Amino acid sequence: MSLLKLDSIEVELGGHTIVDHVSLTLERGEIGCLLGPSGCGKTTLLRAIAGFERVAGGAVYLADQRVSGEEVHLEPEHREVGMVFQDVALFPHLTVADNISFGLRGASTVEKRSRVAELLEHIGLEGYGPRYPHQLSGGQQQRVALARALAPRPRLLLLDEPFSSLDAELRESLATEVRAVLKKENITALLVTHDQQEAFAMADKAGMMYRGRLLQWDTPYGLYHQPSHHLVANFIGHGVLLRGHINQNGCVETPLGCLHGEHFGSAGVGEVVDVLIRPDDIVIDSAGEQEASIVSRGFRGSHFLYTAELADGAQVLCMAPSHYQYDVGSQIRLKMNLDHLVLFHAGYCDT
Ligand SMILES: Nc1ncnc2c1ncn2[C@@H]1O[C@H](COP(=O)(O)OP(=O)(O)OP(=O)(O)O)[C@@H](O)[C@H]1O
Repeated sequence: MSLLKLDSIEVELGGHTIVDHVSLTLERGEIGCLLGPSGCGKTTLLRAIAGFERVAGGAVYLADQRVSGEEVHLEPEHREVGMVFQDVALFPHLTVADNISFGLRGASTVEKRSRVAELLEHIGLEGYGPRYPHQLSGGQQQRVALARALAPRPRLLLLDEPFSSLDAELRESLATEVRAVLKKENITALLVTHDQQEAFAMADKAGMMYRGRLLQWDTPYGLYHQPSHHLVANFIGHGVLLRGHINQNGCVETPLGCLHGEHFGSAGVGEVVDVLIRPDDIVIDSAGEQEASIVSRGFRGSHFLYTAELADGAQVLCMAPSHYQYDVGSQIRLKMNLDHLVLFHAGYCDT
């Protein structure tokens, strides 16, 4: 049984369709992430799941209960859905323990104490119960906000860019920690983020939204390696789309040579296609068949990300460990290291 199921939901605001026939499911205990450019409808989708927006079509199910849909709208306070937002709003005049137990109205003092102690342990802040929010770092405050949302054991937790006010390094470690906490609590969660690394670190399932539509809902691996839409291919990770055509042998002729491999996508023999080439699909190798010249390089710590120009002027991205340095203008040779081919019909213009 899915814990969360969206069945072709639509949300309209100010006369515009903001969420456009979105369907997805999350099984109990799964963590989902929504990526997508600013303004594509991610927050509106979360608000519709929480019950703050009504759906104009489709239905939202929580553990098989229809909570939004035609003639049905369960109010947010009855959905048992927790939310954590970007701006931590801990109560400044309450201790950490009181902040966490705030949502446990109706529980006995003993129950509250035990739940607070359990959550403080899960978030790695044992002993911090008597402190006040201003005595905590940003990352610690965000973990307390998470514990507060988890305290009443919501059926579903929605997180809207919860780490975006933190610096990049802290964000990634916190994402991993939060995933561990959610797994310990067996909580189903849906996270909105701008940060792909964060999504990859946290998600069991991930999706990309664009202009209100969910273009793909998949594992993070699938989203990266088998994007089903060229916009997903462009948005997730680095890469270029190279023009080519499929010859009689099923091989794709491109400026990088004839590329073999299992095809993903619906293109057939004779068709003009765009092939997704990721930087990790290409190796700089003096024994490689393709000549190219370096046109730019970006230092990424452990590696350089190079842009290389092929003989016909097409450009590709490739990576090399940072102890191998090539200057701009260097002539290099490239070898393909492709496991499969992701193909799109060429000349798309419709999204
Ligand atoms: N109450 C409203 N009335 C009319 N339009 C709205 C309303 N709320 C949001 N919108 C519009 O809906 C679109 C989607 O907004 P939303 O906040 O869901 O996007 P988002 O993907 O979360 O963006 P971001 O990543 O920038 O937070 C935007 O174009 C926004 O201007």
